[in-house]
Amino acid sequence: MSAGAPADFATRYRAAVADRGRLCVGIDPHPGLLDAWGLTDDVDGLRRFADIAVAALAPVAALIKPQVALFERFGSAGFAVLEQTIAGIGAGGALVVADAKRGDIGSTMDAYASAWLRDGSPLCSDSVTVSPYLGFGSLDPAVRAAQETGRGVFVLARTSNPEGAAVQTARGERTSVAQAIVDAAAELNHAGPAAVGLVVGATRAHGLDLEAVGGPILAPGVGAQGGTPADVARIFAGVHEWVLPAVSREILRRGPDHAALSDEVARMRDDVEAHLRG
Ligand SMILES: O=C(O)c1cc(=O)[nH]c(=O)n1[C@@H]1O[C@H](COP(=O)(O)O)[C@@H](O)[C@H]1O
Repeated sequence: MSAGAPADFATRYRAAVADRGRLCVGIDPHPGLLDAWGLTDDVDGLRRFADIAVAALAPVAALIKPQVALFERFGSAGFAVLEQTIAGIGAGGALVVADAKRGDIGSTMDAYASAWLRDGSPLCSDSVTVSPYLGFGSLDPAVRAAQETGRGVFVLARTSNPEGAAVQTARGERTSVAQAIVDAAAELNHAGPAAVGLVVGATRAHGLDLEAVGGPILAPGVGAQGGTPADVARIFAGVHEWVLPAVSREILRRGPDHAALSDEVARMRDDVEAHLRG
């Protein structure tokens, strides 16, 4: 690394989970959760939800993943809350995964990269989820921005939802679509700063060879979608070093009590760590 260059995202990720344990907690302000927390389904309720979640979660979780869609539904006012949420997570010491699932032709991808990964943008986050289904190469501007800034992209490979299988398990001449995405990510991480993570759901066996990836593997689907820490340990055997279970509703439903939320993060993290070490 040249003097003054930022640490790459994989290095920052490893430091974060060494400090706080392997767990990514989602901030997903669903209408039903706002209601359960006694909040109104409007921008005022969203702001309160986000403030409580950030105060309770950011000091304890290694990574926090705000779900952009659930802020976006309130338009510009929702984005203003998201900007504050991103800043608050960073101030609490957690890394931000903006769950925006962006993907477009390269020239437009450049604008998404500026929005989510470049200094000076109010939405700038430590990492962002991206979709490779316009072609892995279409993600180049985001990969470049991440490499240059010490930030990261999480590329959807094998998602947790059942509908993903039709496209993701389709086979080309040599390998499946999802495995080709994994291989492209691994190649980038070994050729330059390790800025590329993957998304592989924790809801079923993935059938992928993940050993060469060299970057974090976000594993959503634990809790509300049925995945357990024991499933994570089994499904991601051989890559425990990189797997990052992600949980949203299962933790958020403990709110709005601050202590109940942070205690649940600690409980789930310890459960995950026990299974991954065992
Ligand atoms: O990229 C993601 O985070 C993601 C990918 C995936 O394959 N499945 C998946 O559930 N997610 C997201 O992870 C979160 C899961 O929420 P819970 O099911 O409440 O834990 C949601 O914000 C989803 O959008």
